[in-house]
Amino acid sequence: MDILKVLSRGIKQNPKTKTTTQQATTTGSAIPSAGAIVHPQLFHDPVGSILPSRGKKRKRRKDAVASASASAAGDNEKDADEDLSDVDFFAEPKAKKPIPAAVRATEEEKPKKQKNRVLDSEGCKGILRSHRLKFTVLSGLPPAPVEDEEPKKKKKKKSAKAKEEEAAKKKKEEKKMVQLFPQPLTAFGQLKYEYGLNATLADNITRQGFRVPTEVQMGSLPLLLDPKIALEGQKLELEEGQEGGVDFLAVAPTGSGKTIAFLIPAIQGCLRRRAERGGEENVLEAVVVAPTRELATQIVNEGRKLAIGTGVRVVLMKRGLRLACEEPAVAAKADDKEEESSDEEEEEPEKPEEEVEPEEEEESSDSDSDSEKPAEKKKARRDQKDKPIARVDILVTTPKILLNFLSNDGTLTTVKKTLPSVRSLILDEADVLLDPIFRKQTMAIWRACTSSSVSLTCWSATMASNVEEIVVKHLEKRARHHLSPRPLIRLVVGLKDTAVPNITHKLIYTATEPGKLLALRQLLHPVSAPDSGPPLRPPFLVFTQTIERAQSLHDELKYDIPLEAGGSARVAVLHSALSDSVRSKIMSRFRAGEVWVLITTDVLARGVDFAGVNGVVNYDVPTSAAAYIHRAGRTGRAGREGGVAVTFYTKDDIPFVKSIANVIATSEKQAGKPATEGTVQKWLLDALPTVTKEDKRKLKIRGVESRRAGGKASITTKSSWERRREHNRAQAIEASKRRKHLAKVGPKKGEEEGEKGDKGEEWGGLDD
Ligand SMILES: Nc1ncnc2c1ncn2[C@@H]1O[C@H](COP(=O)(O)OP(=O)(O)OP(=O)(O)O)[C@@H](O)[C@H]1O
Repeated sequence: MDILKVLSRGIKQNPKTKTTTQQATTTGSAIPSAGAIVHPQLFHDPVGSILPSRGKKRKRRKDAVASASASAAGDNEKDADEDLSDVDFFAEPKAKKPIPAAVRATEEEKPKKQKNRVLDSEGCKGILRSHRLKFTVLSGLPPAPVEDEEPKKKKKKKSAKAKEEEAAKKKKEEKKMVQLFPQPLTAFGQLKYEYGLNATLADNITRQGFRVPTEVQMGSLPLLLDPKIALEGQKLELEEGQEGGVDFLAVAPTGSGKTIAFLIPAIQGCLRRRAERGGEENVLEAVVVAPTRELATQIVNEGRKLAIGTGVRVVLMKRGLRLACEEPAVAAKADDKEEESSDEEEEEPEKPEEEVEPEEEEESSDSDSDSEKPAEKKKARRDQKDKPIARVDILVTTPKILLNFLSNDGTLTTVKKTLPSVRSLILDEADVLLDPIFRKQTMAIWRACTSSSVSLTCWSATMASNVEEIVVKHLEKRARHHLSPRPLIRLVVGLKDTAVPNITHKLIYTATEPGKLLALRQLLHPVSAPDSGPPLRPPFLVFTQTIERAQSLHDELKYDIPLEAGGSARVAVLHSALSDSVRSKIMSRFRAGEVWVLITTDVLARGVDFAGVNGVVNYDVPTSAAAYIHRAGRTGRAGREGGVAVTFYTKDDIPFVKSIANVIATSEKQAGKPATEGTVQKWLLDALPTVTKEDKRKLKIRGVESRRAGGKASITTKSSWERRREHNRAQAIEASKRRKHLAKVGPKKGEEEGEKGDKGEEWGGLDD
């Protein structure tokens, strides 16, 4: 197993070697660490119709055999899969025999510079449906006629029936929402010839080995690069001079390539406006916000690979970095006040203990900002003013560190500087950035982007409807202050919110916590003898609920791997209480394949891409369905097959397992697995208790209560009886020492008999 090679993301494929699919299938090792991308697209359903040719309508034929996916990107993908090393994306088509219109319509690459070849609406529908892409306009359409006020009054007294009615109404409204069928991107080659993508950027995409666009790229790239072309013939008319086109919200499975889907338009936007300005200077055009430092660093690396040779600088926000900004934010003050006050009305954030981390401080851990004296702080600020402005086009940041810069005083409440040059704000893992944990910080950054033409794009594998509502509300508010509103378009790939379809899911019940540790050891066993086969091959990630549990699980497992196989160096732990430098070292070791088992918390649950991770173990049950989706999605990246997600649950977890079991059932349904063969049988689903909304909320914030403190907070194989015995023994030793000490020196002044007696009573004696 060559895990050393496959863990890093974006490995450049040697064009001379035939690896990938062939290797994986011939060795029978279709697992992520085998390096194979069988197919980066998750869905390619037959739609039962031959696609019509571009620009020409054709009647649907019921008996048509060709599936849209096969005819769209599929044929070319098949070729690519058969012999990736020989693919020449810019070559003339080899086939001499006439190519069916359906295939022609979606051919991978053509050297002819044929601009604006648009598919007719049936053609678009066919491809979009076969890839399960659904576009809906969430806002920005002409306002619908206002209904009478009565329903508002009724809202106050909400009975269960009223709630049901409201939900049904919402569903109805959703159905009524305007659906769009924009032009899909069926091959990366189209970007250059049809959407005017910068040639160097286009080459960088090819050079990275991306051959077939994933679904989310297929749907989003045309719309974000040139909405006019993408929306040709659609119900949505973009107003003249509406720079930035559309606001966009994408919900697509984990590992489906959302990062390059937002980076390509961001880089292209920088290049386009640079050309318009006629200068070479770097102007801060785009800000990408991500919830954790690990994810932000990864986005920077991806961005830099795409921007090679373009002159676009993708930079990670650091403490002390000076950005081009406006200060004081006179113009933004009025807006700030109004919007801030409305943010305050929103629910006060409660912090989950070790959810997606509410974030880091500075680059090096040797300076402690809290301990800095005011004079030193002033000096640091003066020094910063003297620093030159950083040359940045695309800034990637976590919310807090950018807000530290914008608020100037470390309070993170008032934005004192603005970023007027920013034209694109990108929220990666938008649902968590707009969750109460980060909401105020994210909103403050959004307010700091004062340009009237700033576009917002939100990306995640999960997006609750309340998050969409927040986006809609704030976009409408901004539109009141600025120019004409832009439409907000939502793209959903697959089923909204619910699935990780391309991996195997396992739910394992153990009655007790020590039983769980034993079960994990059984999974780990193949680590010490990598060829002993299933069930789980390294490398894999193990998720726990809290930092304390991650740490103690690490203590338990670190000597499980024999010295000859690398010993304790093969097991590592990563959580937000570690310094940035330690965290990044562990990340590098894991990517390099030196670490086989990485024990962590939800800090690595989102966004982080380790291409060759074979499995995910939810040692502690995830605290929500969304958390499950993101954790499980660390394996099976880019359509890789053979990934496994194992979830342990104990008695304490039973009340919360249903939402996870539902995700598993939906994932398997999407993957086409018959219900009878599913991981979660219907009787189990029916038997599991349904969790109330309030309990779900509590669980999301606090996790399973019993694991937060006391015996179950730490992880050990010892039974509770053994632990109690150990505890008592320790107490007995301490009490004996105390007695000896007292016998020597006598009672301390003021130490009363009663007190001693009380202390003595704490010790319950040995149980045996
Ligand atoms: N068109 C493509 N073909 C093959 N691989 C791709 C393609 N696009 C992206 N990838 C690869 O897929 C992997 C996952 O991409 P990415 O991290 O962007 O996923 P994501 O959708 O952001 O996932 P998550 O929701 O977990 O954040 C990366 O290793 C990336 O290089």
